[in-house]
Amino acid sequence: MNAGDRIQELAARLFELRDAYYQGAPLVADAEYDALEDEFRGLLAEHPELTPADNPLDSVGAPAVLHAPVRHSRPMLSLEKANKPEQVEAFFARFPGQPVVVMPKLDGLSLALVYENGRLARAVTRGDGTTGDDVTYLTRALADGVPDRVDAPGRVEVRGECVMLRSTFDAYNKKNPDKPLINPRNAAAGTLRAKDPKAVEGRRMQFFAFDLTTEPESADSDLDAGLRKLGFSVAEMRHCKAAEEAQKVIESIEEQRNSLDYDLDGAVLRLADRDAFAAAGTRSSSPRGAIAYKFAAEEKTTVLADVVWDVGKTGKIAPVAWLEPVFVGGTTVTRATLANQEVIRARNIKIGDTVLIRRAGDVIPFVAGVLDASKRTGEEREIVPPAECPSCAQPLTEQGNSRELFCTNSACPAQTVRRLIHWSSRAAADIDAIGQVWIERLAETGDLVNPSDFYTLTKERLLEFDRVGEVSATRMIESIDRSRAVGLRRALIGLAIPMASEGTAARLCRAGFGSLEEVADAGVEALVAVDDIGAKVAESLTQHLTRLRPEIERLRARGVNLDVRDEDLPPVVAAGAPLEGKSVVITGSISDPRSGEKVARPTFQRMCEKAGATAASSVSASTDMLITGADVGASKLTKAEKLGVEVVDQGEIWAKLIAAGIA
Ligand SMILES: NC(=O)c1ccc[n+]([C@@H]2O[C@H](COP(=O)([O-])OP(=O)(O)OC[C@H]3O[C@@H](n4cnc5c(N)ncnc54)[C@H](O)[C@@H]3O)[C@@H](O)[C@H]2O)c1
Ligand SMILES: [Zn+2]
Repeated sequence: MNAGDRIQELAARLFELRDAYYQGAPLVADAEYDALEDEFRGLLAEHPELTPADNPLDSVGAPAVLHAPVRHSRPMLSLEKANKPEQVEAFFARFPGQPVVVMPKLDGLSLALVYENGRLARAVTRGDGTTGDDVTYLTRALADGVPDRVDAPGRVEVRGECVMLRSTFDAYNKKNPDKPLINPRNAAAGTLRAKDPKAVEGRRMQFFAFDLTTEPESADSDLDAGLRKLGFSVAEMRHCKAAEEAQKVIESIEEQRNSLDYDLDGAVLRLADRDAFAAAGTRSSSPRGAIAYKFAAEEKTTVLADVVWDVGKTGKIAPVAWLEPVFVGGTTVTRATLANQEVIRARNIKIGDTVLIRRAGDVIPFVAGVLDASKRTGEEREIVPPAECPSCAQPLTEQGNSRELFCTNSACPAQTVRRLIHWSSRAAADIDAIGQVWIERLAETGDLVNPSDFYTLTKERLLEFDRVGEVSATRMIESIDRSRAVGLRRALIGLAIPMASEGTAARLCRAGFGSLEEVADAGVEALVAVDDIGAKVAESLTQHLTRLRPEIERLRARGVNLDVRDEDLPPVVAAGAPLEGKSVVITGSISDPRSGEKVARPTFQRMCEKAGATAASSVSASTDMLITGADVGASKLTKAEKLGVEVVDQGEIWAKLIAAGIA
């Protein structure tokens, strides 16, 4: 195909994809759209004379359709994209001496909030950049971070991104398995532009501001300060004077990406001074005073090759998607979860479909749905849940609204292996010298059925197996021996009691239970009395520990420690302990000044707790001090500074811990 034809073809396709996307029903993942746009841009650069009269790159968004259209006071534009450090340098070079703010590029719905004489007059979507939809009603009803009043005269326009937080999105989908949202961005767009307010009830949104204009002009020309003064939430803006510094901030934003509660698809660089930004002017579809640095995609499409039903340690039979390998969220993904049969039904997923894979945050890759059902060829197959357990062929039971499938045969071989693997895992007994494959073999031969069977294995028995020599047999036995010290908390985790989490185990220890037997004997009433342990968890604990009684006795008889360990108890704090009553946050990498050796964060935290501190994971207004190790992330420091939290180097704390005999 010649360049001219390809350009025509791409232009048409880009218009089609954009239309669908801005209607809230994308046909492809963003990464695929971006690839087409890049190709198009590349071709136009080579053949500027072939630029079509109707150029998709000249337009922004898509026409407003649903509500009363509102014309913007000045266009709401797109952003020029960058993905190389040279482009960041070029940006700084264009504006010598100008301070730049670097901030996350949130992935939601762009909104303009107009205030007249201090009152919110309307909220408008970007639309096609010139005219947007009036979404004031739903914005007022659903968006947090949109004050009704601001303390400023005249006309104030605040632009920003309205997002659905990941936590809200997950909770919503859990609660509504029959009408799942595909991703937080679509959720945000679909919610505020909904025709029927009833249909979107309870979908909370969060607004983060990134742009401000005031008439008459306000004294504050710094964007960040101006927005905060008016009471808006702002995704953290870092002021940078040079490209190198900005590049570091971009990297730190990308690193933080997994731990944030919102989706972001890049970082935005923008002139920090509002007047300078305005003076820089605009191109056809983007301002000159800002660029967007794009990160790797967290969503991609690929083909669902097959679905395999996997038996878990609690007997739950869950559908696992086998995928054509796809690079998403920084790794190649070949497997993803499909949750349960209700989710499959609600998302109308079939084998052979091109599906959207989402790998965002710390969650396991997930099949979010089918974007473009018109791609179907008719060869696709229904996903049929198994009628019996794929491992033991026993009939299954269905539980709950999402109709999860369970094999209730406690002798089920697949469950047995999963439970053994779980017992040996790091969070539980940590039998690190025996890998999965060995556990499977030993389960097949009947040597291992229950966790307690690990403790009857002998070196002689292991040596009877092919490919086990003296050295590895000794290592395996030593590893098993060490795991006898497991203790109450980790034994509880290792027994894989349905609904009981790692947190449950920790809470029981801290609440004063001294042994696994004590927990088993406590009864539901005593268990629900523990903070944060609900009735369902208490019932599950009681029921399963009663069932496991003989196993608990065997573990004891074989020398396994099931008593609470000192490290799982609340620390005993002496009066006058050096950090008494302090709320601390620990950041950076910690090492013992005496040996120079690295110390694990939890170990150091434990010492601080013994010294009377309570530790939190993030800096807030109630934090007393931020204890910093080496290589501290800039974001925590800025936050501490802003909140007036004392920043203390680890050296100072070590000195106190050593003096108090704690370290
Ligand atoms: N999947 C598809 O079919 C499809 C189609 C079209 C577009 N898209 C996606 O949409 C995006 C392109 O849209 P675009 O070029 O109109 O704009 P953009 O969304 O990439 O960039 C501009 C927008 O960024 C947002 N933004 C977030 N944080 C910001 C901040 N701190 N400062 C300034 N703006 C901020 C604003 O809403 C602004 O409108 C791409 O991610 C593209 O992949 C996808
Ligand atoms: Zn089974």
